[in-house]
Amino acid sequence: MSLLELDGVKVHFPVKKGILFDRTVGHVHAVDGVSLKVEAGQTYGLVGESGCGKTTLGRAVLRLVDITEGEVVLDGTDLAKLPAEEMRRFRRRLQMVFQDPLGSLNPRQNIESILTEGMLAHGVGATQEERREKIKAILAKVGLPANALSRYPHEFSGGQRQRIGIARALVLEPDVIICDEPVSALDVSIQAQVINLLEELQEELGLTYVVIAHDLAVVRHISDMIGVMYLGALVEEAPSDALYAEPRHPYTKALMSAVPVPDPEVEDRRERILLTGDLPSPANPPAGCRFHTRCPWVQETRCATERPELTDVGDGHRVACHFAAEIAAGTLRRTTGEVVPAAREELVDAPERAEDTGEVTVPEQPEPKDEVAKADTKKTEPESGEAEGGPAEDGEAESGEAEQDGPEQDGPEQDGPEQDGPEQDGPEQDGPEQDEIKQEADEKDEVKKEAVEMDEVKKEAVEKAS
Ligand SMILES: Nc1ncnc2c1ncn2[C@@H]1O[C@H](COP(=O)(O)OP(=O)(O)OP(=O)(O)O)[C@@H](O)[C@H]1O
Repeated sequence: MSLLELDGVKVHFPVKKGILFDRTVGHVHAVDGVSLKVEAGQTYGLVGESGCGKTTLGRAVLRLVDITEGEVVLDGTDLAKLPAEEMRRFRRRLQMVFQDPLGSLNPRQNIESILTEGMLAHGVGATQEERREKIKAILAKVGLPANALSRYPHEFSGGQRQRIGIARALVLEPDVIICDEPVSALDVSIQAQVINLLEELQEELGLTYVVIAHDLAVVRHISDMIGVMYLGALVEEAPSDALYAEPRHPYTKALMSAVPVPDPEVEDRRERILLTGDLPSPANPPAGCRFHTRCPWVQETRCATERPELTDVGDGHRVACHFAAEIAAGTLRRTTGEVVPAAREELVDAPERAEDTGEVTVPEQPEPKDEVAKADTKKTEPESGEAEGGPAEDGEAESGEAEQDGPEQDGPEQDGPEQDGPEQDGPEQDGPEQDEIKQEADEKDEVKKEAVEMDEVKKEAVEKAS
């Protein structure tokens, strides 16, 4: 028998309406018939998109929410039917590590007080001294100094606070720890440390974990068995490696297709299955297969009318899909959804990036135009073509546009960052056309000067006459 067994667990939250009479007008089917087994000393990873019921299922195991239907059997005892008082005693054996380490620690209590609270409630440790020694030993195990005892949660970093959360669970010597998104609130650099710590503690203390996460990489790393949830139910369950090697349910396939692969060759071939539509409301879940409204392989028969059972397809791999075998064999065509190369976004971005790297010589164009405008002269040939930013300006371009548009312009000399430098505005770039423009401008200046001088001469003459 497994250490923890869930059988047909349902958690339906009533939807109430009205102020005086509080009528129940419906139910949110947050968890809708989950059966799974967690073996002692192993880790069960629970994944699925936000709102699929992962947290509610974890809380149901601890009886932090009422279980509508089903059994939660810990070591042979059905917790779902235990009277509240007895359940309190069992709760020591089931602990939870929460996603938000700061929010789950009382800011007004120091660490010793936080860790002692649970020990007192469950009668762990005969004296304060004994409890303090135990806490110190656990703090050392989770990598915190003994002087942490007198400090407060805000004095610690996010990763350290999560270690305190883990210590709080450990001091009660639980059999099973439910870790609800244990690293998703932490910096990426800290996440691996906390995951490694959980693994070390499991090895040392023989702990059993249920790890709830939306991050497939986190779950894969730490889990022996993985369950994929969709809209309150498991759609697939398999040993970690098998699930990642060959996902069988269309939803799992779509989830996995979104995960980048470190091997560049595989990554180049990777295709992304894009699901259409949002997660349906758990207050009004679709009939038949819950996933059929978004399934790329949805069929006219069965999918919309018949709810598929989680069925063993061999080696402990269970799938809830009427057509899993046909999909795996490749005999069933996709009917909806879109499959795109994972690199498509990059392809779409390519022209922009080409400009950024200077392959398209856009940035160089406005500057000569401005000069032309300032010089107030008629626009010359380069304005209409790429020649403006290219070697056509280097004085040899008078032989014609054909040369200006030639392959030389696309050569590596033009693509380098040198083109963006101030050298381009220097006199070396001025071709004969530019010289003509300058000459004309100079001539105009001369004319203006002469006109001003003439005005002054005239003024003097008028003054003398008067
Ligand atoms: N106390 C409650 N009353 C009514 N509905 C609830 C309650 N708690 C959760 N729900 C609903 O149950 C569904 C499942 O919620 P749950 O938090 O378990 O999902 P989740 O997969 O853990 O998502 P997340 O990763 O965002 O926490 C959601 O639609 C949620 O709105």
